[in-house]
Amino acid sequence: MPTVPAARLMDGTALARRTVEETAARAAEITRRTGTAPCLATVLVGEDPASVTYVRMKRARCEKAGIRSRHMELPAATSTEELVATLTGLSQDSEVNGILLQHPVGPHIDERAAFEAIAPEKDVDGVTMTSFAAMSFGLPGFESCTPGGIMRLLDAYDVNPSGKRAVVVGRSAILGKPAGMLLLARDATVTYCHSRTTGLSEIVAEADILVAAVGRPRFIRGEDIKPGAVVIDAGYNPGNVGDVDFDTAAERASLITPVPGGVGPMTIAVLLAQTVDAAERQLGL
Ligand SMILES: NC(=O)C1=CN([C@@H]2O[C@H](COP(=O)(O)OP(=O)(O)OC[C@H]3O[C@@H](n4cnc5c(N)ncnc54)[C@H](OP(=O)(O)O)[C@@H]3O)[C@@H](O)[C@H]2O)C=CC1
Ligand SMILES: Nc1nc(=O)c2c([nH]1)NC[C@@H]1CN(c3ccc(C(=O)N[C@@H](CCC(=O)O)C(=O)O)cc3)C=[N+]21
Repeated sequence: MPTVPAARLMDGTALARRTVEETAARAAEITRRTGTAPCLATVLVGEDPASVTYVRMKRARCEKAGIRSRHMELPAATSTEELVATLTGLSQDSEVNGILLQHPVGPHIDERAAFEAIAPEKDVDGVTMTSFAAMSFGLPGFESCTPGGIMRLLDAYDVNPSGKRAVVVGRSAILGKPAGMLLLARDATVTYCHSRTTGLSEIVAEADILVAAVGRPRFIRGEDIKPGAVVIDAGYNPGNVGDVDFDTAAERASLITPVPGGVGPMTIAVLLAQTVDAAERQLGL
């Protein structure tokens, strides 16, 4: 038996490094011209350990790129009104260029109302309805960071979505749904799957481009993947395990993202790039 050629890896760590280097150069130029570095406000509600870690990673990456971060920690018991007031204040604060509200906030908070309190010109995480509409219509605006990172990975590996069958498993507001809209804006034929989908395996088997955004470790198996497909694993589960069963999927895919080292680093790279975009626009540079 000849050995099946293994899929080529889509190296998110390397692409993110290049993206962050470009961003850092732009941030340095802003600092040189205005005397002040771009600033990202990060807002964390409660003490969920995973969220604490993600926000710490994002702030550390900002610092390395020459972007200031202003961190606000609110108690888990914060009300929707208090969170909205905090975000409205940051939206009006001329020292703040971008705002990140770490998802998820507690179940007693109206997360949509909180996201909508972020001024669209500071929505560098791409979570507002305004940003979603821009993504859906293929208009300029801030992209949801993980979907934006996925599109940059596809571009870097010369995967043109036009005319391809794209299947997105997951439809969350910050990941699955905008990922499908960005693929549609680039002329893919998009199918969404979710927890009520029947016949998932048959749908996954049609995908030329598969985006897994489910939140279940190794949920997508290699046997369901069309030979030659491009497999994007956006999952990030405890133990650094993706939503795709990497070893079996890599036997079939032509290109595949590893976890870690695929989509995750790109998410943060897009956040930083969009923070500098926001600062440039606000300063008229
Ligand atoms: N790398 C990164 O930067 C990021 C990674 N992630 C990771 O991506 C994954 C998804 O995150 P997120 O979108 O926030 O998660 P959510 O829990 O918000 O959404 C999960 C989605 O998967 C769907 N789903 C659940 N079970 C099934 C099933 N059995 N079959 C098909 N679909 C199913 C749900 O369907 P329904 O809508 O019907 O409930 C829902 O749309 C997680 O592993 C998360 O850690 C998330 C954000 C950023
Ligand atoms: N409003 C909001 N926006 C988000 O973008 C957002 C969020 N809420 N809530 C939680 C998820 C999770 N998330 C990750 C970011 C980077 C990595 C990442 O860089 N992972 C590295 C590994 C890092 C490590 O573990 O050391 C990798 O995959 O290689 C993972 C996950 C963003 N999220």
